[in-house]
Amino acid sequence: MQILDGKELAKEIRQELAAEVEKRAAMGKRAPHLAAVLVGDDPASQVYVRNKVRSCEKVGFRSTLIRKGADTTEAELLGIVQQLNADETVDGFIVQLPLPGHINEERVTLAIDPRKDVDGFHPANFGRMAQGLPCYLPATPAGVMEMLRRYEIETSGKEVVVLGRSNIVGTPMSILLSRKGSPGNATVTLCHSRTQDLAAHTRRADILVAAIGIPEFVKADMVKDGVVVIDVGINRVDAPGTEKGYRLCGDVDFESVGSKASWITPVPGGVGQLTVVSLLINTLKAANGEVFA
Ligand SMILES: NC(=O)C1=CN([C@@H]2O[C@H](COP(=O)(O)OP(=O)(O)OC[C@H]3O[C@@H](n4cnc5c(N)ncnc54)[C@H](OP(=O)(O)O)[C@@H]3O)[C@@H](O)[C@H]2O)C=CC1
Ligand SMILES: Nc1nc(=O)c2c([nH]1)NC[C@@H]1CN(c3ccc(C(=O)N[C@@H](CCC(=O)O)C(=O)O)cc3)C=[N+]21
Repeated sequence: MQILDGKELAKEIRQELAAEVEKRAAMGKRAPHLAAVLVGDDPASQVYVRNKVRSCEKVGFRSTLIRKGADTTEAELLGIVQQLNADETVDGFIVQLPLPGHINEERVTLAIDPRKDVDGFHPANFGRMAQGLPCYLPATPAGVMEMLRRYEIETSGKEVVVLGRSNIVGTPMSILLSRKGSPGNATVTLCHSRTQDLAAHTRRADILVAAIGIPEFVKADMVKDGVVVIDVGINRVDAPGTEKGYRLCGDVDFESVGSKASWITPVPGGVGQLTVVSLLINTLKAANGEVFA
């Protein structure tokens, strides 16, 4: 079993991004600027947003964090989105999900100017992705594609099974891997909670992508020998006696599945690391005006 090391790869990509920032500076261009809006006090979201801000610092990007209380109204949030849309010093921004229950996530996503939608969640970007046009790719699937590319994992003609069909992970993942290109050209099966005999599908997978949000759901008897495992899940499970009181685990039982796998991503230190750098890659593209000319 070999590890797909997200942490190491993220470091490598950050160095490349830092070099791009230098290049821009030499041409008299300012640092790329990412803004993030965090509403409420979801503990996991706080960690993710902090990681994004920290990553910006590491590569020399400018970042702005806008924190709002859980009682923020939808109208207020839409006002912030409009301000960020209009702010020429901001190249791209994200509104961290999930939002508090009284705010309609769809309405907020639709309000973001697609040219600044570095999450790639706006239907304009999603549609362009599906058609293979220039777009901001959603960060997590983009990170997985980058990982497959850099580790030279062959996907062409392979059986890929994706678990989970969310708009931000499973569905775009299935589209990107089935599209023409490298990585790509795979034969993709998309499974979800209504799938019958899930294990019959997963056992056929050459590459298994798990994004369902159930701790250690995928067990050794559900995969074949030599499978490549991309574990997108990030789950907090109670761990009494530890400093934090919880530990992180993926949607895959790392120990048992790892012993059958050829390659596997750890959690943490896997896909999550690349999600953050993919957001930076999109922000650089936004600053360079590469996507929407
Ligand atoms: N590493 C990273 O950067 C990121 C990690 N994540 C993590 O990935 C996981 C998935 O998140 P997200 O994509 O938002 O997913 P959602 O929570 O939005 O959706 C879960 C998906 O899994 C499916 N599902 C649920 N139970 C089962 C089951 N028993 N068998 C088969 N399919 C099932 C659901 O099916 P149905 O549609 O039928 O309900 C749904 O499509 C979470 O752990 C999340 O924390 C998320 C984003 C980024
Ligand atoms: N608008 C929006 N955009 C997102 O991109 C978005 C979102 N909302 N909501 C939630 C998911 C999840 N997500 C992660 C970000 C960082 C890590 C990350 O840094 N993970 C580290 C450590 C995590 C930890 O220590 O808790 C790792 O896996 O090694 C993971 C997951 C972005 N998401």
